Amino acid sequence: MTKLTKRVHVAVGVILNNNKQILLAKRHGHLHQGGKWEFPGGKVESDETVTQALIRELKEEVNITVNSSAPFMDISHNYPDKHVRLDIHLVTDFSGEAKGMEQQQIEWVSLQQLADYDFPEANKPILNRILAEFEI
Ligand SMILES: Nc1nc2c([nH]c(=O)n2[C@H]2C[C@H](O)[C@@H](COP(=O)(O)OP(=O)(O)OP(=O)(O)O)O2)c(=O)[nH]1
Ligand SMILES: [Mg+2]
Repeated sequence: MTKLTKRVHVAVGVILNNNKQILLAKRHGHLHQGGKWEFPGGKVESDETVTQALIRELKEEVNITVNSSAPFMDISHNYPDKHVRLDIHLVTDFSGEAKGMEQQQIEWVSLQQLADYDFPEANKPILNRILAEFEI
């Protein structure tokens, strides 16, 4: 019997504030990659663009209103149980105070501290790129 692996297209925001901190959220334990820290975001629905999904998800998850965003990285990663395409966007122009709208833990983390957090495997290249791009 053939088993079709679940595939998801995810809009992901690397939200950078004026203090050079990045917003992280902790995934709830019962979710895929639960307990790990992530950049906020979620699945792109069939009727929306990646930008629309990014705006919707960041508002829903962390109360951030995106004013503009720029493509940062596009990563496809195969977990044993799920294939993800992470469409990562850099968000420096936003408003609103970050809040964990789904009772998840959130933190503004300095570039120096970023490497101390436990991220999903797919995030390794994102981390490297952030550290290279914003030099620390
Ligand atoms: N938002 C986000 N998702 C990530 C990151 N890294 C990473 O591997 N992912 C994966 C975890 C999930 O499989 C998927 C995100 O989709 P989601 O937030 O809508 O996932 P979910 O767990 O609610 O999924 P589901 O059960 O509803 O299918 O992408 C990241 O940095 N941010
Ligand atoms: Mg999500």
